[in-house]
Amino acid sequence: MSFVEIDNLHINLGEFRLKGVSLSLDRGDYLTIIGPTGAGKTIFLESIVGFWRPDQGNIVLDGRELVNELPEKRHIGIVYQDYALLPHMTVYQNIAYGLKKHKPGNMDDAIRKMAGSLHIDHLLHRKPTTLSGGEQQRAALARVLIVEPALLLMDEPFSALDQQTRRRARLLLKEAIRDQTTTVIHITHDLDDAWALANKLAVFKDGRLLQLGALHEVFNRPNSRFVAEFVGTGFYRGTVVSRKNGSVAIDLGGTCLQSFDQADQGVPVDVAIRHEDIRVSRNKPAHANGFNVVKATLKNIVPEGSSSLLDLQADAIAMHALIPHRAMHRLNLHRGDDVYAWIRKEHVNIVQAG
Ligand SMILES: Nc1ncnc2c1ncn2[C@@H]1O[C@H](COP(=O)(O)OP(=O)(O)OP(=O)(O)O)[C@@H](O)[C@H]1O
Repeated sequence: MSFVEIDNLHINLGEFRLKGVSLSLDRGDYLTIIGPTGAGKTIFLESIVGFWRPDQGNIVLDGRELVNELPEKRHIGIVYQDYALLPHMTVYQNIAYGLKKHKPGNMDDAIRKMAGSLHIDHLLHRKPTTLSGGEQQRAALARVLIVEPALLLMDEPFSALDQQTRRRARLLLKEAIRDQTTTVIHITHDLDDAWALANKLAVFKDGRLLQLGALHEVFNRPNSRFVAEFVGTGFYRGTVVSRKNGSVAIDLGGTCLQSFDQADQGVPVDVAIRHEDIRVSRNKPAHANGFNVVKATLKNIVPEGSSSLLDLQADAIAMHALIPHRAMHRLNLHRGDDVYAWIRKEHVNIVQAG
């Protein structure tokens, strides 16, 4: 049995329902949950803590059934976006507050060690209202981590922090949980949280879990167009037209791509390609072994962080390529240019056949 087993969880809140969510996690797994607003991510997390009683289904943690257990007996820590520190207590007292209930005795060493690992040891005498957002979030993390929860739940813990503070908070969190083999479920709207912290990713929509898998699996092989669009992966419908030498040729509306994945000739398939796995050049390459090379027109350029998203039209299909600004600058691309898109055969993933 897995460390966390959630089976067919149903919760009916009238206007919103969680519909048969099942998942299992191993000890030490770090799961990030993503999904559009109102998908039920928070309700799901709160049902594990014990705020909502399921109408149906089971939650088992380390072999213990939780559904009938009081929230305070579940040994689960939760960290929110708004920190939830006790304002009349110092940081030290806030951290001690959680620990007192779990491990009475000499707590001072443990508090100072945890504060040190999250770089808030110089703030222990301060009240939460005098701290920056990043400092408050680290204090909130310390308060929860110090009791070494069997399961750590986090609901958008970094969303109020600026990019740089967020990066630092991620690193410190990673460091702080390394020794504890903490199992984590972390809701986020920032895919960088998933890349930096998680080994697993789940996508929720309308009260349902659409996909759960290893991080690279969900990004590279989304199981639906919705998941693909949510994680920034291209999703194309095609038909297998031939098979030879261990690869298949797939016709995507006039554009033919080869893949090392297998499917029968004549079968309709969905194909997933990560936007960053499409390279772009101005000239047709002389040697393109192992690559699919597709002639396309550049329809639009959308700057996105440190990259640009290129809308490419190749015959009947619209593709997206994510190109770092450095490469964009070198290529000197403009809307309307004719370009070549290169895609390695191993980056053409058949995700569904039939
Ligand atoms: N107590 C409640 N009674 C009825 N409906 C509720 C209750 N609490 C939340 N909801 C509804 O349940 C739905 C799911 O809410 P939830 O907070 O889980 O979404 P979410 O996926 O976490 O969204 P976000 O990304 O915006 O935080 C929403 O439509 C919300 O309005």
